[in-house]
Amino acid sequence: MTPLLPVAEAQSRLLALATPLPPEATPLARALGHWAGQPVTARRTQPDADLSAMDGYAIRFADLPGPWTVIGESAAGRPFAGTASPGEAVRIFTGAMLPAGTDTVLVQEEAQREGTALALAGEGPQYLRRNVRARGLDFHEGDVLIAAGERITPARLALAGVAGHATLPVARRVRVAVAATGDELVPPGTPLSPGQLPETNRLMLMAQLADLPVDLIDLGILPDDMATLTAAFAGVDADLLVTSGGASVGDHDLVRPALAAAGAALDFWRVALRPGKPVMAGRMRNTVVLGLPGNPVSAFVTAMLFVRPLVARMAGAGNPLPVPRPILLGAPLPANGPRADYLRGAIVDGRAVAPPLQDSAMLRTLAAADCLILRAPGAPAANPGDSVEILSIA
Ligand SMILES: Nc1nc2c(c(=O)[nH]1)N[C@H]1C(S)=C(S)[C@@H](COP(=O)(O)OP(=O)(O)OC[C@H]3O[C@@H](n4cnc5c(N)ncnc54)[C@H](O)[C@@H]3O)O[C@H]1N2
Ligand code: MOO
Repeated sequence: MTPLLPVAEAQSRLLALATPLPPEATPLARALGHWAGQPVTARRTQPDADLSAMDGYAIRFADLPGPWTVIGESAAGRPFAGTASPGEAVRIFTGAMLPAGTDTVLVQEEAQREGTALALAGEGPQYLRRNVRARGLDFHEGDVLIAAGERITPARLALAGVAGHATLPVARRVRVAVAATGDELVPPGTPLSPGQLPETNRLMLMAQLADLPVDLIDLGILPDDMATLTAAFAGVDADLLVTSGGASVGDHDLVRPALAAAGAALDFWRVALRPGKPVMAGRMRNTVVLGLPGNPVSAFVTAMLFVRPLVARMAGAGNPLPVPRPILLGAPLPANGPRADYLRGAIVDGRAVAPPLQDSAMLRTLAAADCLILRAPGAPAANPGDSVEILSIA
């Protein structure tokens, strides 16, 4: 049997199987959560003129402490057409263009106005260009605002819009086919015969992908039968096929041979990981295939470590792997064995704590967890106050 692959090596081999989908011009409103496939460059300068940051009066700083004569108004979208001379002020509103001849804004709370007569009624602006947003304060035309491989967030959508874009270069949604395998599995809520079990991995996996740009293809629950599995896998039309169950070494663990019979070439099987050891990955023509273990916690962890990063890479992510963060331990941990361990942990008073019972079939423990606590292969016993790394569970 092949030796177990280290997690990081399995992840890099998996990502190497993916061909990122080509970017397509996609309307801004549909680009959220996708990744930029090309750099996004500003088509305009923002702001494109000096603007007022406050409601008040545009003045010349040199004219302080006034008084002034108000000669007109500049509102957002309706600039003042003239030029202010010494001693003149222009009524101005937030976001309006600073009139020619003015350089500073006096806020209206510090001004007193009678008809066209304006006087200082407070401290007034303390320096030249006070309350002015300079042309180009945010960015200049030609600046790269979003790098290729960066995620499109709500703020980046707005940034692209203000930079003059109506579309963003992002990949289409990744088509992900999902299948559960196992003769014992029936849909949740079905009355159970002895030995049957509600099927939950597809549901959980699809929910784990819900924030990613995917189109899900539900292949349902497949029986542990070579011919059925092979036909189902061979007929898949998707960028990625994810299976759960049947990944191990038992007589009814048929996913590996069925994938091979359907034309898939496996790249790896079995990773030095707990839970999730029997995970497998390969390619079947244009489809990357990922076989997750059936134990629900193993399926969850391998979805975090393999499925999500793979989808993100296909969608153009520059850094698709989850990034652990350091935290202090709140309770001791035993020495780890030869597989990287991802313990289900809670964060209590800002510190990570793992319950001692960590069976990979226990959904209740998983559901109560805030994080996975990473334990490197062979890590020695750890004590409260030691630093460990965690991955947050959303
Ligand atoms: N002799 C060995 N036995 C096992 C090994 C091994 O190395 N040698 N590995 C163990 C490890 S580690 C894991 S993980 C499991 C996973 O194996 P499979 O992928 O073949 O999983 P199944 O046998 O199909 O199922 C395991 C367990 O999970 C339940 N299950 C499966 N699918 C679902 C689903 N969609 N929803 C809910 N529950 C599901 C299934 O009923 C089983 O109880 O193998 C160990 N064995
Ligand atoms: O790797 Mo298995 O996932 O320990 O249960």
